[in-house]
Amino acid sequence: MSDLLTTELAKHQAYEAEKAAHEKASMEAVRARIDVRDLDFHYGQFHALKKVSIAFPEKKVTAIIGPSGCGKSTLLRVLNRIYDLYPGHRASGQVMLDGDNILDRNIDLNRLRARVGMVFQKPTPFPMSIYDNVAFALRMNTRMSRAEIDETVKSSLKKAAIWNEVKDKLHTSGLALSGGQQQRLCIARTIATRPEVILFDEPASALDPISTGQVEETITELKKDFTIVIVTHNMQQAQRISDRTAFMYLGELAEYGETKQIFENPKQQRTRDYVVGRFG
Ligand SMILES: Nc1ncnc2c1ncn2[C@@H]1O[C@H](COP(=O)(O)OP(=O)(O)OP(=O)(O)O)[C@@H](O)[C@H]1O
Repeated sequence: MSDLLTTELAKHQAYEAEKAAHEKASMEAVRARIDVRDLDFHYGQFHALKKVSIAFPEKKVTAIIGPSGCGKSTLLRVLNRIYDLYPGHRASGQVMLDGDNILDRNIDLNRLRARVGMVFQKPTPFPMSIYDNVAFALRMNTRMSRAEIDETVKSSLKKAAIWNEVKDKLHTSGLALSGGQQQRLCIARTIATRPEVILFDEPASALDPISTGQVEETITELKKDFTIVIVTHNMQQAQRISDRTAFMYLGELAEYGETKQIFENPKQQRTRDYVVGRFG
């Protein structure tokens, strides 16, 4: 090999090492709000998540992407133990939320689900008024006065970017809203109880492009106050709204990094193939 080539190769290796160190440092610099360690998940005999370890940073948006059936929703559903509602579904490993392992048997599930809220794929407003949709959980879980509930309903609807559209019809049915408005109402309902983390499972996949844009803007606003994890099939959406992206494949975490790096310079060929749409 010529001297010139050797020098160029050494320079390139030094550059790559420095870049990797920088990426690692920036990943570690942000505090993890949820730290998943060696998570395994089974549906009966089926091993759906295999030794997944991933830290979700505080007040950032993390997108989970990957082909159908790779375990994205399963991972999300572990984070607030929704799977507990079904017999035969079991998780092992650790999921640390502020020092508590939420997989512990004696964890208070109501409290956990207040700390880790979830917004589903299809909007699921309760069959009651817009106001009551948001006030319901406050009446159930807090001792707020009427005035405090009024104020929290208003601030939650504002944060979910739907206040201007509903402020004059708070006592009409939530079911009479459009799909996009219903989804933002569900976001308002979720944030009213001040969770630390909000999980979004394909929150815009049932919505038209305008409503999708509004929900994306809302999510971007919400990361000022909340840690957000979103499952999405939409690669453009992941790039628009997330800070970090996790690529899952066959129940494993295949690659995780800054969103820009995952989309522009993935380390693995499989990630590259997926993000450019060679398979799905
Ligand atoms: N209730 C269940 N019982 C048995 N197996 C299940 C159950 N739910 C999911 N699975 C299996 O677990 C694996 C992961 O499913 P999961 O829904 O997490 O995938 P996903 O990546 O979210 O898929 P999609 O993108 O299609 O929503 C799949 O093989 C799926 O068939």
